[in-house]
Amino acid sequence: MTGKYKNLAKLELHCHLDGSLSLDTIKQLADMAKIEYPKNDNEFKKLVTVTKDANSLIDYLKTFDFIRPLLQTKEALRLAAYDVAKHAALENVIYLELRYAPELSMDEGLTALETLEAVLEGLKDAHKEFGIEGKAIVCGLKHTPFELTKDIFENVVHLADKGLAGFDFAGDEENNPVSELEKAIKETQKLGLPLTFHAGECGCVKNIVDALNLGIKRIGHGTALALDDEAIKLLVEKGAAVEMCLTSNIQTKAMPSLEEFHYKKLYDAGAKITISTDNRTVSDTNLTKEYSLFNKYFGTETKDFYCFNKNAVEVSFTDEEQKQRLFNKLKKNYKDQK
Ligand SMILES: O=c1[nH]cnc2c1ncn2[C@@H]1O[C@H](CO)[C@@H](O)[C@H]1O
Ligand SMILES: [Zn+2]
Repeated sequence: MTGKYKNLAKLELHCHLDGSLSLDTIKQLADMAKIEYPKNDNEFKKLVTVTKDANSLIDYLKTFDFIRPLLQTKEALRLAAYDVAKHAALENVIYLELRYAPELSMDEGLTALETLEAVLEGLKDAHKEFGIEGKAIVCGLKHTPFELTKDIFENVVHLADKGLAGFDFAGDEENNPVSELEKAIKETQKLGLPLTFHAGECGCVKNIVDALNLGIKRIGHGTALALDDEAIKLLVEKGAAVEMCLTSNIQTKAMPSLEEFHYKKLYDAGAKITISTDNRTVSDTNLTKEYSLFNKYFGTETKDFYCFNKNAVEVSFTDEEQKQRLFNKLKKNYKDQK
């Protein structure tokens, strides 16, 4: 079954660059930055993968600490983006929106613009070699003062026609509810690019409802929708999509178990489901594994995956021409499955 899902054409809308580097590339970047790492492969993997005793999103986010100093040069960012897009392409991801927070790569003097240019170069490299179409999403962090985030967003927004797809807010949700980020969200929306938003990872359905009411059309995770049928109704009414990331949600304890996921509720309500990994390395997953989990726990069939990928095309942050191309690629690939 896994092989079958590997060959299915897929889109991935929610994938963090810093959480998705392959182990070989992490070693390469650590060598370049002259940073020590365990020579034992098991020990090394433990360092960059979330531990089983993580109890919350905040615990999960600590796993990113090792990566930060490795992504401080243009060369490293370019290699990193290439690496993630390459591994996505190898499991037939045909379109990837790769997100990252420039402020985490500005410790040694890079500007936000330089970080994005490097990431876009890496995506181009992967496109040339593997055909994968990639765009970048620039994240602000919820726990960072918005003046800094705003400055970053304003400095990169002109790359909209060069591969910048849109913006996102990631990071600590528990201490930074949407109600307190309203001004930041509105100011970001004024910049004219689409916005996706991490919401509902901390049992906080209000964050999802507030985000939807602010006009946000893509909700990262949306896990707390499980708690509230009215919120699911609102999501559907607004025509918004959820970027579901099962493995990550178990690790952050956003959801107690896969059995308790609200998949059927979303499905029956006609919600626009899309499937992503969140963080391939931190979560020790890939998109093929995520599809297998959907099939195993919820009975998701190939025709449903086709539908979820068409949803992803529809809500992707790209133009009509690219959307049409992606629809055609999907159609051909899913026809070939029969
Ligand atoms: O599931 C998540 N929820 C919230 N923030 C996240 C998640 N995964 C990663 N990041 C945060 O986004 C930053 C930029 O890529 C990462 O460094 C991490 O802090
Ligand atoms: Zn995320």
